[in-house]
Amino acid sequence: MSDDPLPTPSPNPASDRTTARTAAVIPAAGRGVRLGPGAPKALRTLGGTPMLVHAVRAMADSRAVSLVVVVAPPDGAAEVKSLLDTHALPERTDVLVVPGGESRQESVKLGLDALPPGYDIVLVHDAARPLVPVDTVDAVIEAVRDGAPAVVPVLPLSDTVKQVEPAAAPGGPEPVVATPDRSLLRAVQTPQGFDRATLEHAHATVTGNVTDDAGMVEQLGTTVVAVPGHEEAFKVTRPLDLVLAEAVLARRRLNDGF
Ligand SMILES: Nc1ccn([C@@H]2O[C@H](COP(=O)(O)OP(=O)(O)OP(=O)(O)O)[C@@H](O)[C@H]2O)c(=O)n1
Ligand SMILES: C[C@](O)(CO)[C@H](O)COP(=O)(O)O
Repeated sequence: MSDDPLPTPSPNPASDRTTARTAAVIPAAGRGVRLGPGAPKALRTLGGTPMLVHAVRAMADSRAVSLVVVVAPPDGAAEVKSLLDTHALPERTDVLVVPGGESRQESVKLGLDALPPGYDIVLVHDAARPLVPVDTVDAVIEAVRDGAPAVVPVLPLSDTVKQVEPAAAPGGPEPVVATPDRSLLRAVQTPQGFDRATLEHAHATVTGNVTDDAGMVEQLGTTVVAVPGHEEAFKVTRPLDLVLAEAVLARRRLNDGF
């Protein structure tokens, strides 16, 4: 963490948050290196539709979300804007597109900087989690409205987890040093939901590589709470995840009758 030049703000009172407007920031500027060569990950298709469009619709499906800020690949904001213009979204949802940065953290910060006043609850949602169900989005918003300054959707782990030390040589065996109690561990998803002042303060203050936004808020000593996530909110990271995502989407379309 850097020297803190700014006082930690008090989160907006929970009473004000019951009626607060909600915006979603979608970091979509990643390359998708682990997915393999091709277009930037957010622009690759799922059921014929770009992953990013699925993610924007997933946020817009929540009646509470009235603005979505998409953080596009740094040189791709114009392309992303015209892509979104050609896909139907609910009329009640405004969409802004801004160019992203070198890291996820930087991209989220650029999205936050573009947020107009008047949105006091902010969701941050990976474009790479295109299939999050609306009930999960609403549960996160509800928990922020109920007074939590930061909320993460989580799942219990299904594998036993080992803590290791680095291998003596690259690719060599890694000594196991501990087996943490898995009943107290959770895998963290998005959307993560925040009182806006809390999230902006974290992004203005915390430096170093933090892999999620709630982790930055934790570093300020602010309480983060977990609510149940959903197995369909998984992140498309590696090629097998794309296979799973196509299957989930096909099942949904079958269930919806088209
Ligand atoms: N400079 C970056 C890096 C990541 N992201 C976004 O952060 C989310 C989660 O990141 P991840 O799944 O790790 O995506 P990539 O960084 O694209 O993946 P990889 O590490 O495999 O390249 C994605 O929606 C991604 O587009 C971003 O907006 N800006
Ligand atoms: C934010 C996140 O999706 C929560 O699980 C995750 O930390 C992103 O990490 P990545 O390394 O950028 O995939």
